[in-house]
Amino acid sequence: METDIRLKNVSFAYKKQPILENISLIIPRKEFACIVGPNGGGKTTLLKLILGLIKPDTGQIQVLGMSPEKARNRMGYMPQYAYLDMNFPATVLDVVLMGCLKNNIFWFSAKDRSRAMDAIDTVGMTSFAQTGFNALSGGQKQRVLIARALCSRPDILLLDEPTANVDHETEENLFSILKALNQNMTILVVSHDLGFVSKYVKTVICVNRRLVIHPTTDVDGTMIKDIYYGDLKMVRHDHRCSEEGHCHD
Ligand SMILES: Nc1ncnc2c1ncn2[C@@H]1O[C@H](COP(=O)(O)OP(=O)(O)OP(=O)(O)O)[C@@H](O)[C@H]1O
Repeated sequence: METDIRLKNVSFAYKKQPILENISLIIPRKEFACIVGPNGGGKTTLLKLILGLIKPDTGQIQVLGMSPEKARNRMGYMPQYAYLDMNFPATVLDVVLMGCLKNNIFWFSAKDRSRAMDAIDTVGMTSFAQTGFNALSGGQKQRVLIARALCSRPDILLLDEPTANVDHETEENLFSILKALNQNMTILVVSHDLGFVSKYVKTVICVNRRLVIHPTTDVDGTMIKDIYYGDLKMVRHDHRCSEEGHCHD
């Protein structure tokens, strides 16, 4: 089985504050995994390491067989919605085109525009292409942001809380779009709603400074409680993890 993402003994600290410790992880091609864990557990930090936006203090990361920096243009990233500043007049097409930005140069080819329209179509927003982004509902905005991450036709899609602040029906709709996309790409999604996403994802990655992997069949109320409120060492799991496996004491 081809491996898309490989982390080996990765640790990362902000200043001297340890955030992730000795993380080893293998994500195979066409995986659909959900990263869960408590606030501040290190989920976004893990995505940023995979994207090469920050560098590990120790350990190695490979994405598609190369460094995260080199692989970055083959990854699509949807950051946490709450952190996006969209207070400027931009159409849906403008926002999606930003996903095709190369080296921060605001020039788009006909090919970029056609890819952007394809991405907009994939998320079912074609009739809104010329609508102002700010005029959309929360769920429609999230769909457009997924399209933006898809614009560069990535092999790997990383989404940070793509369904935050949307209702259950919209969430279901967004996850069925992701499920269809998973036919052709590897998807890593951070979500708080583990109970809901477990019916869509194949693997659950629990991050709370350390990391444990579970097949979704293991996901139940006790596990959710343990992840969010308990000590990770209490979580029972059948793990599929690094070549060496992992331990948490
Ligand atoms: N740029 C930064 N400088 C210093 N500390 C940071 C920085 N970014 C994040 N942190 C800290 O790192 C820790 C992990 O943050 P991270 O955003 O990875 O957590 P998370 O699991 O994604 O949390 P949430 O569920 O709240 O989004 C937190 O304690 C946070 O305060």
